[in-house]
Amino acid sequence: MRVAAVQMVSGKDLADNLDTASALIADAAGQGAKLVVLPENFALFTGGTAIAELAAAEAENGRLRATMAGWARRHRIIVVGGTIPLPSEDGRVYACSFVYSEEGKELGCYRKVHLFDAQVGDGQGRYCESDSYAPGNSVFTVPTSLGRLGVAVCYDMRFPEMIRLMLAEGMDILAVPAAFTRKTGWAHWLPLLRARAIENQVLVIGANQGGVHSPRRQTSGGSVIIDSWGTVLAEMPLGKGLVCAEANMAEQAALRQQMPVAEHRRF
Ligand SMILES: O=C(O)CNC(=O)[C@H](CS)NC(=O)CCC(=O)C(=O)O
Repeated sequence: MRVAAVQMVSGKDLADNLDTASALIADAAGQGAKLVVLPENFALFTGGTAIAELAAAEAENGRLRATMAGWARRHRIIVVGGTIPLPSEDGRVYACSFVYSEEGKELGCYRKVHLFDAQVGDGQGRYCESDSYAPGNSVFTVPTSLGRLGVAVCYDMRFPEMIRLMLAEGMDILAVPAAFTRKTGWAHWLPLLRARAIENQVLVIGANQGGVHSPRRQTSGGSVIIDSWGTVLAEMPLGKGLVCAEANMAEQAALRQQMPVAEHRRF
């Protein structure tokens, strides 16, 4: 089965970002992909109040969700909708990752759990995602026509205990929408994702932002598809584009039989 990750350099222009996502999803479907993952904040990448405004509008009119459902239905492809903001109860927003079936049905939503409040020494002071985002509180996996799909977002990748909980739910495929910083991403993105693929014996699809979003904000790109053996099946550098690869789920099932790490866990 073919799967794909969309990489973007999203900016402040919503219509522009949606056009890019739409074209790249059409490409993915044209290349035979049955599942496509969008990056974190694909629709709007900006600091400040615009995110809260988008969240309020989305709660009101559901336009982004309808758009994503339409992409899925039109192209008969499972869509992992990166993240979009929706209002939380405390005035902040949740980073929500909606999943759509190939019929355009909303299968569920993951809310980013680990928020990026960190200093990475890239000259930008401190990232403080929790100023504007509220954390989700549970892991998310959902059955799809291709297997059980789990979603974790960006900074979540540094918390392998969370991915283990998803494995315990029977996860076969891990989708990772992200917006890794240039500095941390170049050092950590690929090894983190390969480790999660190897230790959990899952197909990992990492869709990252990759470029210069503003004078102060650069992301690391390197969107990637990694099989359950840890082999990098497809990878791209910076810029907007698509990675697409053929994943062999029978091989994954055989590997899990031959080396049943999930059963060998003692902690
Ligand atoms: O704020 C936005 O517009 C979009 N969201 C992000 O960029 C998020 C929160 S600041 N980025 C990360 O989680 C990076 C994690 C990371 O880079 C690491 O773990 O090293």
